[in-house]
Amino acid sequence: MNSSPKVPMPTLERLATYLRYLIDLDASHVETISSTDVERQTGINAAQFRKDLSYFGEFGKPGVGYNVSELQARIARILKIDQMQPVIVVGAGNLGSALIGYPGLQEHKFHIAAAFDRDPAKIGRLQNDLVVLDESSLGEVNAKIGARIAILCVPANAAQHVANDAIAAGVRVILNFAPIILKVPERVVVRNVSFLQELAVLSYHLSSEAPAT
Ligand SMILES: NC(=O)c1ccc[n+]([C@@H]2O[C@H](COP(=O)([O-])OP(=O)(O)OC[C@H]3O[C@@H](n4cnc5c(N)ncnc54)[C@H](O)[C@@H]3O)[C@@H](O)[C@H]2O)c1
Repeated sequence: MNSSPKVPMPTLERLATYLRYLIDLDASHVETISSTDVERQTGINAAQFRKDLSYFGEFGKPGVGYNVSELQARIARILKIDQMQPVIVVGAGNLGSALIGYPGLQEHKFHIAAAFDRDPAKIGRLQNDLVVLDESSLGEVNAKIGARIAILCVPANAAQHVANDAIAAGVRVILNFAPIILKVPERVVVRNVSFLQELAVLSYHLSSEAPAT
């Protein structure tokens, strides 16, 4: 990824949380905030917030706080979501279709530029202004789009093959919904999303075996 290699992943995850909060504040015309405000609203410790920002230089003014729109713009730049990012979706089934129709992606500057499937019944179908394309054309299509982000919504047994195609087509980061660990070159970053894993962890907290907190 382009961010400095010494920036820990949890810091990047928290930056995305700060950004969501700042976008809401900006929309409510709040001009300045303190790190204590951030702690109150996000639940992330004020010292942690300052440490997360310190990876990227100087922010805020002592005794004044942080200018909301400036901080929002800087974090968006750090996360490379200050301008529209083209994204490709592979697999236009239940999950892929839901993502294609999800307006929140566009609001966060992720533009689904193309969707692919390999099922002849889906190829050529219109979904939310996008015509689903044949997966075999992914390389050719992405040469024009230049997407570096792919969202994989295919079954586990298709995911590695699809990931290989996407990487060969210039994709550098993959959001993978398939329940499989992908093998990718070191330069490629994969984030796995597993609803079932999240539910299993939550379910553990219901069990009588979980220590009381
Ligand atoms: N639906 C959910 O709520 C959910 C939740 C968590 C994880 N997942 C995972 O996400 C993935 C997608 O789930 P889903 O429910 O959308 O499945 P789905 O069967 O509805 O859709 C999968 C799509 O992938 C397409 N596909 C298969 N092989 C392909 C290939 N080689 N190239 C391009 N497209 C191909 C299929 O034609 C189909 O349209 C699965 O791996 C699933 O385990 C789904």
